[in-house]
Amino acid sequence: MALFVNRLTHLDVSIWCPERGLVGCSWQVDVVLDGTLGSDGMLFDFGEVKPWIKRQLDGGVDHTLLVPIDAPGVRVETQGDTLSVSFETPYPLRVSGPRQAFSLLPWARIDAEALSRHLSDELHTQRPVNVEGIRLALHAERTDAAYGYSHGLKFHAGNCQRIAHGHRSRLEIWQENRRQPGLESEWISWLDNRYFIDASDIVADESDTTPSSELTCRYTSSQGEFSLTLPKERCVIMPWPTTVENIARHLAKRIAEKSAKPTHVVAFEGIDKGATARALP
Ligand SMILES: Nc1nc2c(c(=O)[nH]1)N=C([C@H](O)[C@H](O)COP(=O)(O)OP(=O)(O)OP(=O)(O)O)CN2
Repeated sequence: MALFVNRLTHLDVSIWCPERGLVGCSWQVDVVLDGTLGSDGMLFDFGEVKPWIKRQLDGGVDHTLLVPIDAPGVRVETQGDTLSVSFETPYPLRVSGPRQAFSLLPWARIDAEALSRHLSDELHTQRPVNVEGIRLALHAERTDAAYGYSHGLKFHAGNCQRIAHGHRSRLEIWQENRRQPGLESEWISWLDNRYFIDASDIVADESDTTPSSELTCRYTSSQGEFSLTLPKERCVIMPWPTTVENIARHLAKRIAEKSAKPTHVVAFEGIDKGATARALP
């Protein structure tokens, strides 16, 4: 007997990819449970399956940076509750923050299938009595009109304050009451796998060793101190916190200015939610 729940929740993470660098990902989570029926005729009450799995994922990998510790050029250092991770390929990036902002995985690369198996195994060890097997499947949204980005929101009370979590997000650009597929693919390919940064979080390196081609952003929020250094050319600098509302208005303004046309932007944050904004040239 098997029980399934599709679209149980979403995972929003950043991963380090040896070819693409920091990549924002959003996955829809589907679950299948194998087991035997209890005397109530149920394998596991849907009302309990959903919060149980969501709680495990929210308290684990969700909103973390997934680090493939066996990838070339990856170094991890621990100091108390703080983790510092540096990457070399395809560009240098250094990030530090509280331990729970990272998921260290014993692989040379992160992929959705291996992660699904890993999460299924973790859940398996804590399964309820009549559940014999748990299979998680992670799916990216089926669309080409999406880009990955990473960011951190220092004012967020929850896990979105983590400096390197990300999303894979659709983007619609409307002008003269029509979608603009050409503009959409141009902006999507420019935005893909960039780091969105709030200008007020940028700091000068005290040691003065940061080459001018790099940026450091640093802040303290309720979970602790966060810091990230990466090449300037990988960043999108905004004059506000990088919420999806601000991303929508920032993009609407830039696209309207560049194309000299009134512009309406529909910006998603991960799957199924987002913000819209309009701007005049
Ligand atoms: N109005 C806004 N609220 C939030 C924003 C935002 O930009 N505008 N952003 C965030 C975070 O960036 C966060 O990454 C969003 O995560 P989300 O998955 O939506 O948060 P939850 O884990 O609470 O939701 P799930 O149902 O588990 O996916 C937060 N808020």
